[in-house]
Amino acid sequence: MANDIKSPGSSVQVLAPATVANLVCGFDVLGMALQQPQDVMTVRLTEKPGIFIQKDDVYNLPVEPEKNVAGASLLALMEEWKAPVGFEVSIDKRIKPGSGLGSSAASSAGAVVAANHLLGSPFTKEDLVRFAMNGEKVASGVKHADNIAPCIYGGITLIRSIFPLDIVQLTAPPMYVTVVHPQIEVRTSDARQILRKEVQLKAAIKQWGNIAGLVTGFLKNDYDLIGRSLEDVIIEPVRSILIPGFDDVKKRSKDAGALGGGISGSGPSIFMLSKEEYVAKGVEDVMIDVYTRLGIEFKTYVTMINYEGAKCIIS
Ligand SMILES: Nc1ncnc2c1ncn2[C@@H]1O[C@H](COP(=O)(O)OP(=O)(O)O)[C@@H](O)[C@H]1O
Ligand SMILES: N[C@@H](CCOP(=O)(O)O)C(=O)O
Repeated sequence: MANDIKSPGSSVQVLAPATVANLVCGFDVLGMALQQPQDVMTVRLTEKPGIFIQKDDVYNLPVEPEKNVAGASLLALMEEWKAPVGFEVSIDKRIKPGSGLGSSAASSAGAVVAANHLLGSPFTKEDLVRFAMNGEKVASGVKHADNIAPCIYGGITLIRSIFPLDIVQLTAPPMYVTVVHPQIEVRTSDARQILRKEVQLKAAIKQWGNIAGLVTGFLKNDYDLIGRSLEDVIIEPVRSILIPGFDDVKKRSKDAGALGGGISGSGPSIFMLSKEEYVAKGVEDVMIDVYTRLGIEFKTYVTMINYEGAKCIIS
């Protein structure tokens, strides 16, 4: 519902969650928001029109509005707002760029959610997804919404189409998500370039069976069907080569009782879904063991689905 625009100098903090795109078989169409990790962004309305991105000392992200995904998303929003307006943006980046956990989407989505709040909520969630997709274009060269939509809506989303935008929110049974983020960077743009442009019909048939099975499993709370459908015969065989330890993590996590899982987004993070918390923690032990043996630095999270999406903290 639309409210009054806030006065210059007003600011708002936003928590923008990490997201797992693709959910194994649903390349560019499925995504899920996580409770952890989250970026913390502060956006302030300025007297002076324009976009002013504060420099971050950790990742050295670009401060030019058109090169920072937050700025690119705000530019799209400002084009539709039409009246002159200014935003100052600072990002406490807790989701490492190039993680496969929707770092770019969190900044894109967080920026427009905050701006919309400061402008009195004139835009719908679907509008915000549309604006934030411009940030993804900057990060990966392509507008995709499978991180942005769950980041803004929360939960699990299906992007039935991006032109025109058609977002379907899915329900799912309670599930624990275990994530390992090996501390190597895989840029989404690079991980997209290595993909083959053509798909064999045989592989496509298997893949759409799995996508339909996964969505049905979510909607029917059918854990076995979810587990059977977490299979990717098109993207994973190509991308998993970039992730040391991938096959080991996947096989041993399933042996430990996980329903299944795979590459988170374009990697290098790997996620596994479990029905029970103790299994999710056992899966974390597997991940710790694999990466400790490999001598690769890593971070792990045992978390759950975030049903709120990017949220303004009103003080
Ligand atoms: N605010 C931002 N947050 C994260 N990445 C950004 C931001 N602005 C620009 N980028 C660029 O986007 C790329 C990271 O996006 P991407 O490769 O999609 O990572 P992720 O998989 O973590 O989303 C990097 O090249 C980074 O410099
Ligand atoms: N569908 C995209 C998702 C990229 O997610 P990210 O978290 O790696 O940015 C892809 O697989 O390329």
